[in-house]
Amino acid sequence: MAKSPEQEHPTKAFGWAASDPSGVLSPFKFSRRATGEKDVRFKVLYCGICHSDLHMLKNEWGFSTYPLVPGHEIVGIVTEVGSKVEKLKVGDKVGVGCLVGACHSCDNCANDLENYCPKNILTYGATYYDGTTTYGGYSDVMVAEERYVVRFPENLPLDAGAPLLCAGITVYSPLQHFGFTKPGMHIGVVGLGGLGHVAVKFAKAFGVKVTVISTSTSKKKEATEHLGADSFLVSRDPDQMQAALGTMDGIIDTVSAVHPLLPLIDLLKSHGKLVMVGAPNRPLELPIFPLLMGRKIVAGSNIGGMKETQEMIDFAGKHNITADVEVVPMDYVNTALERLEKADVRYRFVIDIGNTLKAA
Ligand SMILES: NC(=O)c1ccc[n+]([C@@H]2O[C@H](COP(=O)([O-])OP(=O)(O)OC[C@H]3O[C@@H](n4cnc5c(N)ncnc54)[C@H](O)[C@@H]3O)[C@@H](O)[C@H]2O)c1
Ligand SMILES: [Zn+2]
Repeated sequence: MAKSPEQEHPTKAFGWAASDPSGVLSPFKFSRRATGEKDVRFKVLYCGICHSDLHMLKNEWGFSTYPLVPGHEIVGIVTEVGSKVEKLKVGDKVGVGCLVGACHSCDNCANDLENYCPKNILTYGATYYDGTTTYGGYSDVMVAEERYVVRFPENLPLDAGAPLLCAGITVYSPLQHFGFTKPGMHIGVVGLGGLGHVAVKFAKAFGVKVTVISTSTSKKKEATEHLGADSFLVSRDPDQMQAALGTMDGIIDTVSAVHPLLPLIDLLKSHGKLVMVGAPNRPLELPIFPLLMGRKIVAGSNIGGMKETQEMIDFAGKHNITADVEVVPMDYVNTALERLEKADVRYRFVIDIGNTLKAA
């Protein structure tokens, strides 16, 4: 008979898990593996709440397994390293994002793109090499192979830096890959949530012009005065949208729900690129004619490889880029998820695991 989550491994661990697609979390005892020779063990101090956690908790993508301990914006302090660990030592500040494994023999892995390895292993709700289930960062301790652990820049605060592990790399990678970093470019960011607000900060650090595209004016002041966006476009205002037609080189779309793409495609110049990073649970309608008429591209992008994740966080350290966070106690997590569903967060919830996760 399969072992229970509590018996699979030698080390006791404690976190919060959902037991079914209601997605409601409650305290949960499980176990972590012993620190292998290439592994890094760390005490979790903070973990961000990504909208993907919400999709997964509610099984909106159809591949969730329960019990599910979410969390893939995990930061903490190293407490033990295996004998073959080379770049990290006890006491270091580290982070783990969405990935904890991959095949390491395919073309994607050879090109530092573990994020596109067909056999990559997600930080939670996946099956690890040894057949056990992976559990995420809404928990007291984490063990991961060194390849999947990033060194956290000394100058960045751990709480506001945690969201970089997913939100940060998810927007940094397409900005780089699709060439949205060249000065003089005009980039749109759709959806000013966890991913979107960090996209504005990275794009500004690259020196491009940034327009936030939002359904309402409610975030205009913050976007332009606080986050540094150059302009703000209300997608429900036909006059504003008309005036902005054909003005953008690229758009990063972070929207978590089904929404129309035509108005966004129309904002692109010829050869412009609309890059989807938001992951709605149902297909979107893709109008073809407006693509043909300007040789435009619609693309997708999924987090980033480990080499690029380290590059991203080092870049963030250099430019002092962090997320704007609401730090909340562990027992607030269900309320935080309800608020996230209503986009009622400025702009990322981060759970204070170190101070508020109390073993039952
Ligand atoms: N591609 C990847 O690698 C990757 C990584 C992380 C997250 N994601 C996905 O990105 C999406 C966003 O994640 P997040 O954590 O930033 O979420 P979030 O909830 O913080 O932000 C989503 C934003 O979309 C806006 N929005 C929601 N419905 C909308 C609609 N119908 N029209 C316009 N705007 C709408 C919300 O107001 C909010 O500002 C999620 O689907 C998440 O799963 C993808
Ligand atoms: Zn995420």
